[in-house]
Amino acid sequence: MSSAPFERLNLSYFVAIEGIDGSGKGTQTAALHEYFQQSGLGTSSITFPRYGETLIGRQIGRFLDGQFGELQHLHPIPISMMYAAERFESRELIFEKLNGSELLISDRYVGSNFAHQGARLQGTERAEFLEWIQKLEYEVFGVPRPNLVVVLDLPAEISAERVAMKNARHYTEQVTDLHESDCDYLVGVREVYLELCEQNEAWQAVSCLTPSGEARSPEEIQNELRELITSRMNLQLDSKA
Ligand SMILES: Nc1ncnc2c1ncn2[C@@H]1O[C@H](COP(=O)(O)OP(=O)(O)O)[C@@H](O)[C@H]1O
Ligand SMILES: Cc1cn([C@H]2C[C@H](O)[C@@H](COP(=O)(O)OP(=O)(O)O)O2)c(=O)[nH]c1=O
Repeated sequence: MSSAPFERLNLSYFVAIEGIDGSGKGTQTAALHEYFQQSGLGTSSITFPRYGETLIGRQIGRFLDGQFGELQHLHPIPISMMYAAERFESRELIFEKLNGSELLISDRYVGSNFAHQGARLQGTERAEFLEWIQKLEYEVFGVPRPNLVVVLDLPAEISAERVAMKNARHYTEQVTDLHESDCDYLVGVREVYLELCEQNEAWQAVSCLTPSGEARSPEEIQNELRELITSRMNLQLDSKA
């Protein structure tokens, strides 16, 4: 029974791809979408923030461009509310995609608020923040919970090199945005992501490095992600794609 204006009608599977900036989320999401679609599974994807596509996304772009001030002067609560409100603005679209496909892959989702904003608080304040943001997003704003959250795990120093290789972003003319330019902060974000993977069964870390510290190729990581999602969904795919 549900009186919610949006609900999940079928048993679509919802995967969120998380990780610090430059960890490969965009690359892997696009490849997963193509692979599962070609394997015959109705697949959709979405990316957060949606920047120019939403009213709130434009303000997120201004925040990341530094137009609202330095990161240390901005408390994570109002910042996280901007991101949460953007997902609320996108709720109809998220449900449309979930109901219209068998698999939805989101490049960043609520987990980005947990890790990127939670990393700026410590101890009890962080624990209370994590509890608050999950209530705000899943209960008050009513966005759906993912079935699986995959964290692409990469040390912050390597991610900084990869961010520098990214194409120019339309919301900032700077090479790095407000979050990306602070390496110590990204070290903390990575730690929160890894803690969340240890604490939650639905969260799974996938290392972007080999055990000896070499970079794994995008294809190797892609194969691990395909296997992970296929086994979690209990799928028997004809894997010619
Ligand atoms: N496994 C990998 N090894 C080396 N470079 C990679 C790998 N995965 C992605 N990249 C490159 O790193 C940069 C950031 O990747 P991207 O997918 O945009 O990350 P994100 O979406 O997490 O910010 C891009 O230039 C991409 O081509
Ligand atoms: C979606 C989301 C992102 N973020 C942060 C993570 C990133 O540092 C930043 C922007 O996302 P990002 O994926 O880095 O955008 P782009 O690849 O175009 O630079 O916003 C949050 O703090 N909370 C959220 O809910």
